[in-house]
Amino acid sequence: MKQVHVNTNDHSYTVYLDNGLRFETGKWLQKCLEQPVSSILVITDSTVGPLYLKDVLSGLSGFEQVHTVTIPSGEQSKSFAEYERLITEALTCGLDRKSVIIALGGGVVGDIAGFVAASYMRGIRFVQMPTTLLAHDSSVGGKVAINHALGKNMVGAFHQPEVVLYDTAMLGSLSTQEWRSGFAEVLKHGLILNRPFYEWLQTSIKSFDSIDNDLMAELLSQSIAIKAKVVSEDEQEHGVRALLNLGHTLGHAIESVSGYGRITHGEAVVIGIVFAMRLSEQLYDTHLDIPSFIAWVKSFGYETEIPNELSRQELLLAMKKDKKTEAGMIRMILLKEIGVACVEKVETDIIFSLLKEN
Ligand SMILES: NC(=O)c1ccc[n+]([C@@H]2O[C@H](COP(=O)([O-])OP(=O)(O)OC[C@H]3O[C@@H](n4cnc5c(N)ncnc54)[C@H](O)[C@@H]3O)[C@@H](O)[C@H]2O)c1
Ligand SMILES: O=C(O)C(=O)C[C@@H](O)[C@H](O)[C@H](O)COP(=O)(O)O
Ligand SMILES: [Zn+2]
Repeated sequence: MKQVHVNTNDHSYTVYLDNGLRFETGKWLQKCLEQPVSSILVITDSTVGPLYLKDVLSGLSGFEQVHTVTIPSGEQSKSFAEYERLITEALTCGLDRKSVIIALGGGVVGDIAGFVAASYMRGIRFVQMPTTLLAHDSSVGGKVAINHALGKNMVGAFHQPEVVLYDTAMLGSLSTQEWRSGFAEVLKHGLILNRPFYEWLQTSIKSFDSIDNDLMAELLSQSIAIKAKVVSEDEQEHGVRALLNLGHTLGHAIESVSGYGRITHGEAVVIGIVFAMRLSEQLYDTHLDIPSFIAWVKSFGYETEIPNELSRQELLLAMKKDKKTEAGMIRMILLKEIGVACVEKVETDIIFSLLKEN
C-alpha cells in the first residue's frame, strides 16, 4: 500500500492507495475518523454505482444508517439542480452534523459531493473514494464546486476530506478517453514543478495499456505527492497553488464555451497547456520544444489545437471570468522552463491575437 500525507491548516489527512480498498471502507473509516459517525450518505454516479457501490456497501456493513444516492454520470451533473437534489436527499435521510458523506466516483462526484458536504448544515465531514485517474488530482486538496453556465467551478468552497481511499483496482474499467483525461493532470504536475517526474513519464509511459500495477502505483503516488506538497504549502491559493492551474485558464473556457461534457476536462487542459507553452515562448526567452511535446501527447490521442468552431471572442470572455483574474487582467500560468512554472499577468490583446492564430 502507498500513502501520501496532506497537511493543511484545516486538518491533516492521508491518501491511501491500494487494490481492493473499497471492500474495507468501514474498517478505514473506523481507523481514520476521530469522532463517532451517526449516518453515512454515499453519493455516486450512474456509471460507477452499478459497478462498485455494492462492494462499498458490503464494506460498510458495520454501520447501521447507510444511505445512497446516484447522480447522472458526466460533467452536466455539477449543476445547481443536482446540488439542490442532493441537499434535499441529505435532509430527507436525516443527515446530522455527525454524518459523513462518501464521494464514490470521479472528479464530478467528488466535486459536487464535497460541495454538498461543505455546505450542508454549514459543513459536515466527507470522504473521497476516487474511481478515475483524473481523481488522483480532484480528490486531494479540498477544492469542491459546481459549475455555472458562465464559468467552471464558480460556486464552491475549500473543504478538505477526512481521508482519501483510492482503490486503484477500480481504474480497470475506465475508457481510453477517461485515461487520457486523467493523464493530463499527471503530466501537468511534472511540467509545473518536477522535471525528473515529467521525463520519467516520457520514458516510462508509452501507452495507457502498458501501465501495470507497479507502474500505476508509482505514477499515482508521485503525482499525488506533488499535489499534496503544493496544497500543504498553500491551501487556499494565495500563491504557489495557482501553478496547479496550468492549462486551465483556456481549458475551463473551452469546457464552458463548448458546453460542459462535450470535451473532457483533461483533454481541454492539454489544449490549454499547448497554448500556455506558446505564450511562454512568446513572452520569455525560453525554448520548451513544443513540437516534441505535441508529438508525445498526440501519441496518446490528444487534440492539441482549439476546435475551429469555438468563437475566439467567447473564449476570451470566458478566460476573463477565470478566478485568477485580478482587476480585469488575465493571469496565466506559464513555463519558464520544464518544471519551472510562474503566474503572469498578460495583456488581453496578446491573448486574443494568439487565440486567433490557433
Ligand atoms: N477539485 C479539484 O481539485 C479538481 C481537480 C481536477 C479536476 N476536477 C474536476 O473533475 C471533473 C472531472 O473528473 P473526471 O474526469 O473524473 O470525470 P467524471 O467524474 O465525470 O468521470 C468520467 C467518466 O468516467 C465514469 N467513471 C468514473 N469512474 C469509473 C470507473 N472506475 N470505471 C468506469 N467508468 C468510470 C464516470 O461515470 C464518467 O462518465 C471536472 O469537473 C473537473 O473540473 C476537480
Ligand atoms: O487543486 C487545484 O488548485 C487545481 O487547480 C487543480 C485543477 O486540476 C482543478 O481542475 C481545479 O478544480 C481547478 O480549480 P479552479 O479554481 O481553477 O476552478
Ligand atoms: Zn484540472
